[in-house]
Amino acid sequence: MAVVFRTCKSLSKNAIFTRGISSSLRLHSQKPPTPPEPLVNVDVDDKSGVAVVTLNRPPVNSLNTPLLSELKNIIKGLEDNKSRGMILTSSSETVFSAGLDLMEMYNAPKDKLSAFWTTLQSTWLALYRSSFPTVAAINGHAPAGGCLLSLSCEYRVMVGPKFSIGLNETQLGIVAPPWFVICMRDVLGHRQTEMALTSGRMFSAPEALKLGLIDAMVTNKAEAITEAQKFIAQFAKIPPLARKLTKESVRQEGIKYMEDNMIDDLQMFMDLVTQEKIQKGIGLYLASLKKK
Ligand SMILES: CCCCC/C=C\C/C=C\CC/C=C/CC(=O)SCCNC(=O)CCNC(=O)[C@H](O)C(C)(C)COP(=O)(O)OP(=O)(O)OC[C@H]1O[C@@H](n2cnc3c(N)ncnc32)[C@H](O)[C@@H]1OP(=O)(O)O
Repeated sequence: MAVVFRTCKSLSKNAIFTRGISSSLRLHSQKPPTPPEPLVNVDVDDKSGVAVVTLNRPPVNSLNTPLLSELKNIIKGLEDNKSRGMILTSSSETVFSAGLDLMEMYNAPKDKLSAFWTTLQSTWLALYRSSFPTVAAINGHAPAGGCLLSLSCEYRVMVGPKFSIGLNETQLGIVAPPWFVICMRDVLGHRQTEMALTSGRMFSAPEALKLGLIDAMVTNKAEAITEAQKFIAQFAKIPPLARKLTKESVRQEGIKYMEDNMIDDLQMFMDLVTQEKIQKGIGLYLASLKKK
């Protein structure tokens, strides 16, 4: 496996000022500080051209603006490099992604809230319409936004039986936007989507497999990656342009919705999430998570 590009910026300073006993400023040279871990890692297999993209924001890969931005840049980089496929997974052993970072939506200034949502929209669109085959190797819990990322891929392999997946927004008192609904309907059909979304139900991996919310269940991450590679290998002989145009055609409802409604969708989000009772609900939910 070769690392093609990293999205972290290395720190250039290799000296710091410290205040001594006499309060004078002295310069001490020291080793360059270790650069921060990237929020998303990408490794491309030289032979197959398939990228493993790993969400890496401990403890639960909650999706904040910087992570989403890195993910979007990576997807764009893969597009530019005519990638043969992408496997999305997590560096955590128990959580694929806890969904949107609730801290981004709680008591946030309007400009930050708006930047967060528009970054989510564009990252989702880049993933959903990507020209290359995409597989989610779901190696942990995948509630809400974690489920959305999985549904936006073409194939889902999940480690089971103990992890769960679903769009649980209604349980939090929030509403899954229309493009979340389209993603689930793409996979489950109208009836099952209505049942799942109105109840905000989370499904265990075996339940998700039975329903068709995931395509395969395996027992560990290595197996999930192998299954994902097998899925992508099927396309080796399919002309990439024909595949890309067909995928766009099948997914045109979601693509068109986002292209035509970005601003209205942002407005709906801002109107809903800034309501006092929604803010109160998010605050209580966050407190309950921290109390666990
Ligand atoms: C028709 C008109 C429609 C209009 C609609 C328009 C707009 C819609 C408006 C809004 C829609 C917004 C959509 C939101 C989708 C989302 O993704 S919301 C996020 C939902 N996520 C969840 O419910 C998951 C919550 N987390 C968990 O269940 C668990 O954490 C876990 C994932 C199962 C993992 O459990 P584990 O025991 O391993 O970890 P902890 O629970 O102890 O968590 C560790 C640490 O992390 C914090 N945390 C967890 N999840 C989040 C999160 N999503 N955001 C921020 N922080 C999170 C947790 O609080 C702990 O913190 P610590 O105690 O400080 O360490």
